[in-house]
Amino acid sequence: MAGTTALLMLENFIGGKFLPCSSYIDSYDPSTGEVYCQVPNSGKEEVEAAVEAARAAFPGWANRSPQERSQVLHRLADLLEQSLEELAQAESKDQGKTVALARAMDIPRSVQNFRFFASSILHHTSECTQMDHVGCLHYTVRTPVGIAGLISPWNLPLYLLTWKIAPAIAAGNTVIAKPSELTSVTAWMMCKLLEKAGVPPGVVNIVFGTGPRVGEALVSHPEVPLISFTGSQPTAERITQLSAPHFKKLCLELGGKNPAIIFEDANLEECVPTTVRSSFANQGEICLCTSRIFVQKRIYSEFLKRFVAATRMWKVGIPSDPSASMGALISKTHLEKVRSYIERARAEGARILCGEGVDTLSLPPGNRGGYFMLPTVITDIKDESRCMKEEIFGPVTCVVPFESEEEVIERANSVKYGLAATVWSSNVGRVHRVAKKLQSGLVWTNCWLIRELNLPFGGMKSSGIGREGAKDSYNFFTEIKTVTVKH
Ligand SMILES: NC(=O)C1=CN([C@@H]2O[C@H](COP(=O)(O)OP(=O)(O)OC[C@H]3O[C@@H](n4cnc5c(N)ncnc54)[C@H](O)[C@@H]3O)[C@@H](O)[C@H]2O)C=CC1
Ligand SMILES: N/C(=C\C=C\C(=O)O)C(=O)O
Repeated sequence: MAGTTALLMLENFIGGKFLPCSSYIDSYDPSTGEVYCQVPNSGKEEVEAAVEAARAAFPGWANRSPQERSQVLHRLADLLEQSLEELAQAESKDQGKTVALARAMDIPRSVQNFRFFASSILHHTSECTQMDHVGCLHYTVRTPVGIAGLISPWNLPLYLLTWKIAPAIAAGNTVIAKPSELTSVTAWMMCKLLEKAGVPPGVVNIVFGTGPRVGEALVSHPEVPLISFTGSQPTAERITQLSAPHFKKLCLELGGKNPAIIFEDANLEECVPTTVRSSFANQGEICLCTSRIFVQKRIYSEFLKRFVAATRMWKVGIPSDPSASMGALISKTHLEKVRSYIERARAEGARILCGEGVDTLSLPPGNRGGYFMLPTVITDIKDESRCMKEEIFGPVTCVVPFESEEEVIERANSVKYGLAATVWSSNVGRVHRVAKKLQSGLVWTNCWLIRELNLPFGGMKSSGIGREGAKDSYNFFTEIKTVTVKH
């Protein structure tokens, strides 16, 4: 329990005002396992109030010029940047990640999301075609859709929430956002900056609470015509079912079972540290993290030796430790789920080379109730194992050998997901050939997580539908109309 320290109490943000809720949910500090915050347990009533506020604000906001909206987004980015340290500390406490990662990645990227869409909204053009033989000119116009429902997960809380809010409001929509009930604090902190940034009341509304209660109320609301969701596949299925009767526009960014393919001509000096990072960054809790590593036979033993040694250097520590590469996992339930995959692999006869059950994790006494585990490398595992098929979403990765290019492409593609792959080779022709054949919305070659926000982001197969990015988010958050003028 939190002892005598007062709990942080969050409130919903609706129509420009912070409003209390009639009930609250406990929120835990993953690094101690103690309750430190109370999150509103919102439901239909709060969604109804948010819809009213968003509806009232829509005409005024939609009628502003892109330049005016852009200025507001820039001001919000500046204010977030001025609060960077405070936000990074809060994100780390709420999510379990290291402060260093929140400071270097989560909060700067949240700032960048607003700056990026503040700029990109100024540069869209529409199509026009002539039909001189019938005296007609055709062109397209785009208009904001209305009230956007935005649902985000717990792994990159402010980063992924702002990746949705920024393009939605830049395009002239008003929004109702629902962050994960596990990580609501930085969204609430951002609400405190909205008025100063010049965001009119009702343009951004945030309702906190659980998926089944407030999430479903939002998804089912007839006046919310589009839903942008990042999270798990089962939740995406539920959202699809609930929104089907209303024919809502959906953008679903889901999980992955991402392969790294390492050919014998890969530069291991770069490949090994990057693959450690791609497997274990943010405790492996990024949908883009590598969880199946295929290594060409000739370099398999060498790679494995170097990879395990580098993984052992990936320090797990309390989130404030500047030398730690990894903090705590999000929750006790999640930690148990991740561990259960390792147990299953062991029972199937796989070998655990380092990490859970092999090495010892030492933590300060105050953090022994936290949700920590060591990064774990598994080998001698079959492609059919659940560890090689299902998204674990934790610091666990499997390493297996392969012989040929054709074989590895088939094996990499043999899962239901298709989000992000990495390919390591110094043969340019092979890199292009393999990238083209992989069933994956994103392919990084000889690198990982270098993001170009202009280009489409999203997955194939069960990794989702739709794409996010400059043009893709603009298209999603607007309706298109074709106008024909007879002259
Ligand atoms: N970006 C990704 O790919 C993510 C994948 N996951 C995967 O999902 C697993 C479970 O994590 P969860 O937190 O349970 O993910 P989740 O998909 O349940 O949660 C994501 C968001 O959806 C909301 N939500 C949940 N049920 C809902 C419903 N019925 N209607 C509307 N909104 C709903 C949650 O409150 C949260 O804001 C993880 O272990 C991981 O494998 C989780 C988070 C992010
Ligand atoms: N969507 C996720 C990560 C996105 C990263 C990016 O846009 O750079 C996720 O982990 O769910």
